[in-house]
Amino acid sequence: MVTIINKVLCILIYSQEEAQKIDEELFDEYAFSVDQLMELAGYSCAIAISRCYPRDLMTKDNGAVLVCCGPGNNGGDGLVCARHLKLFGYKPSIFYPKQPNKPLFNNLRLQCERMDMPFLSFFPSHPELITDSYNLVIDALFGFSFKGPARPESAVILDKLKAIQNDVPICSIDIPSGWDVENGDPDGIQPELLISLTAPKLSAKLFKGRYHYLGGRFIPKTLAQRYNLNLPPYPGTDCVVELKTQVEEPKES
Ligand SMILES: NC(=O)C1=CN([C@@H]2O[C@H](COP(=O)(O)OP(=O)(O)OC[C@H]3O[C@@H](n4cnc5c(N)ncnc54)[C@H](O)[C@@H]3O)[C@@H](O)[C@H]2O)[C@H](O)CC1
Ligand SMILES: [K+]
Repeated sequence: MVTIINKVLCILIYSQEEAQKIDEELFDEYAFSVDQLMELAGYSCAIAISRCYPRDLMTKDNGAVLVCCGPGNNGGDGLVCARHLKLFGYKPSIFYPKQPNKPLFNNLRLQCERMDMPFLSFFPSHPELITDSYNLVIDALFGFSFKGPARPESAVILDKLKAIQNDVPICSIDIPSGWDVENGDPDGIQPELLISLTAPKLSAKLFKGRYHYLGGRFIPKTLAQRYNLNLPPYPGTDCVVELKTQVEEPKES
């Protein structure tokens, strides 16, 4: 385990296995359903994005943003986030190449379709098609269950994101996609905003972007205590908190 110093307190950050265990416990012991937590996770991402990239300051095409969604729950967070961004006045388009045929994901997709969000059939072929059209790219391709290396069809998309990241900010949900959950990837995508959900994962110590937020304010106190999740206080009723991070090297324990 490693600590992140958040000015006033240390936040423990977690291995892939620990993150998955907390996730399982939320479902099995605390009786949450995936869609409940996904709604809160995706909503908190939309809030963090609107804080960092206010709609009113966006210059391209009525607040156009591209949301890239993967096949797992990270992709589901992306669809929820897109829906809330739309309600906040942004103009999301969605790239969702691998859609699981499950009621949860079918419903999330349908909600977005009914709210007039276009789904792209192909990832834009030229970088300019992204940089000219979108103010922001939201990366909801992979989260804490990713095991590298990326399979070829995903590697192509990640390479395309890397090609535009200096021209359009990337915002990653939970983990920069393609990064090893614990060891990161110095050659991988480098988002400008990272929204860690529940608690930062080990690779967050390698995040060099501009903004790091914690979201997903749904952890019961007893669970936080059992895992020693020394979560920072969320201000008031906010569902996100910005982490001003300095990172400490792993300690022997
Ligand atoms: N407790 C919480 O914090 C919550 C977090 N949520 C979000 O859920 C993801 C984790 O979701 P999960 O479904 O377990 O997995 P992923 O989305 O990370 O991806 C699985 C998906 O990816 C494919 N895959 C894995 N490795 C590769 C690879 N090398 N190449 C290509 N494809 C790969 C795999 O086959 C699966 O299809 C967490 O990060 C949060 O964002 C929940 O929303 C709620 C609670
Ligand atoms: K991601």
